[in-house]
Amino acid sequence: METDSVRVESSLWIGNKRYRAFLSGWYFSWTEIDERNREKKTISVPVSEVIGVKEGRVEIQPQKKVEDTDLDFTLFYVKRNSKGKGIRVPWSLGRTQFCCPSRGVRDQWITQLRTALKTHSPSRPHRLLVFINPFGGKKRGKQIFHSLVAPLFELAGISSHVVVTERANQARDYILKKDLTGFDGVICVGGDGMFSELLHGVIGRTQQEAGVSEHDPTVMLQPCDLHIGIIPAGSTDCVCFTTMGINDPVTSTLHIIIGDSQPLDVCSVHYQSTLVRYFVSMVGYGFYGDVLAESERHRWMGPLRYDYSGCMVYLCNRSYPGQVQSALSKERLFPHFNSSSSLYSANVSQYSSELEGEWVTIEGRFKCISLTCMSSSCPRSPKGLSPSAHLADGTADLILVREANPLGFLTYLHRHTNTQDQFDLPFVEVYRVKAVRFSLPPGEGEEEEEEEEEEEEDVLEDPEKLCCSNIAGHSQQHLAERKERGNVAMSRVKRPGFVCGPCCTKPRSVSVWNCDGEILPHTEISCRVHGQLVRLFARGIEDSTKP
Ligand SMILES: CCCCCCCCCCCCC/C=C/[C@@H](O)[C@H](CO)NC(=O)CCCCCCCCCCCCCCC
Ligand SMILES: Nc1ncnc2c1ncn2[C@@H]1O[C@H](COP(=O)(O)OP(=O)(O)OP(=O)(O)O)[C@@H](O)[C@H]1O
Ligand SMILES: [Ca+2]
Repeated sequence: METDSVRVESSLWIGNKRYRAFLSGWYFSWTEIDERNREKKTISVPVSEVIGVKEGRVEIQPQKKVEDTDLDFTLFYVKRNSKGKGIRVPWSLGRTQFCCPSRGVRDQWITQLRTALKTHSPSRPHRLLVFINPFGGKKRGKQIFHSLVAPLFELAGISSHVVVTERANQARDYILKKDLTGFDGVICVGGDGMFSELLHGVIGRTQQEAGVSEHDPTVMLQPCDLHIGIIPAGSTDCVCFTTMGINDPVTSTLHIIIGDSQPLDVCSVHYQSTLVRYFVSMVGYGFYGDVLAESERHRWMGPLRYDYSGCMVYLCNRSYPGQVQSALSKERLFPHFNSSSSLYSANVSQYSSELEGEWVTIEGRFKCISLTCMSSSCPRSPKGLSPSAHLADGTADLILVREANPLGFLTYLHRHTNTQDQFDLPFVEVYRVKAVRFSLPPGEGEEEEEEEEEEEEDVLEDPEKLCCSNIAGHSQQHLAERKERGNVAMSRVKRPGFVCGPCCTKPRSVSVWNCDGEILPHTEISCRVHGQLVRLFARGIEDSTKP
């Protein structure tokens, strides 16, 4: 075996074929040598993508098997597969067993490869805190972790502390309150709701430690160092799909092991001067709010609840009045600025020193209003709500879908699932923004609504006052459900959040906000993008043309 400070080289065997193996700089490569000493195909693995080097002949899939021989070592690394269900190639665990001419050469290879790994991959995590939601998606979180993720962590020498959650918000509270010394990252095994718990925990903890008030809508939040990883096991897995291009537990695990780091924009939502929530994917009013409110009543359907509720809400064909004010970042995506529109300048001083671009007000009736910090793609919509939105550019895309006929709106929805441009429709406008404020028309304002609270109590006692009371058999059941919900985020939502399905005959003038899959308790909200506030164990979407 030849070694100098930059290159290690020797002959090795894989099965009965001879190879010339090199470790040089960032790559470990092996080239087949035929009987006439001619070089044939070379395989190269970047050291940064090596998962582990083990003595002997080792297998970990489908079951762990170790044959401890003197001359062999097994290399595990990232392998790009040829096809998968996402918009990029999935990763799997590659494995090659090398046979050396002597035990000394074998031990040298193992030492050199492990040293290279330490030198060239300094940002890999060593200890992780893992939260599993046993009830997310198809309820396979625990199985996914133990069968697919844990064996890879063990192979890579990562130790993990696992918490299987017993209640909602347990993961968030754990991160906010417990000692996190020694952890290099937090991982969720679940869907977007579980990710959101980790997001709130990590941001909240970082601001507590930095003494920053999260409620101040003008404050510069402290960027978070603790990385978040997502093992997809939910219904939509939108954050995972958008940041990885696929929702595949093994691909996610391999990105975590090699310590990839992807910064992510986060948007804060405020009601007056109180922080309501953060989101990374979408806050949506109108259609997406109504779909979520309806789907909460059908949780038992699992992931299918969104399709069922989507159809129901589509059939209701609602639109809502509202006023959107926004600080634009000089970029209107569609249609372009020179076309006619109902924009007028508004004099808004708040944030204006920090946010360049003018504040404008847009009024109208909308089928839906969505604000998305990232493209928000998911298996249902592989290019997402706003295909060109960036993960970490400090802006969000504001999509306004004005009142349209049912066929027009169906065309808009359907274009999320194909290659046609969903923005190239006369009732759709898109702006790239840094902050947004939403208000209801005069007379519908939230403060006025608060004054009506007593009146609302009366309505709960008197079914005749409900919009669906004219339909026999519905009102009592709906009333009971509303009362039962108690004080979940829904309690403040009352009129708007209560979607009765297509049985409703009266149009309602207020919808609810869907904030990364949670219903917000307020309607008149303001949102602000915080560029690159958190970091994920991810690397954006890899070019699938270069497997
Ligand atoms: C004709 C086919 C139309 C298909 C239209 C597909 C549009 C899909 C757009 C997906 C946008 C995903 C946005 C991401 C949101 C996540 O942060 C959030 C948290 O997980 N998920 C949801 O709120 C969950 C919300 C999920 C919303 C799903 C909406 C499904 C609509 C189905 C409408 C069918 C109408 C058919 C009429 C006959
Ligand atoms: N042990 C638990 N019991 C009840 N709820 C839980 C528990 N652990 C977590 N949760 C909550 O369950 C909600 C949904 O979970 P999760 O996001 O994992 O799955 P999902 O809703 O199926 O997927 P998606 O969010 O992708 O649609 C989260 O908001 C989370 O707060
Ligand atoms: Ca962005």
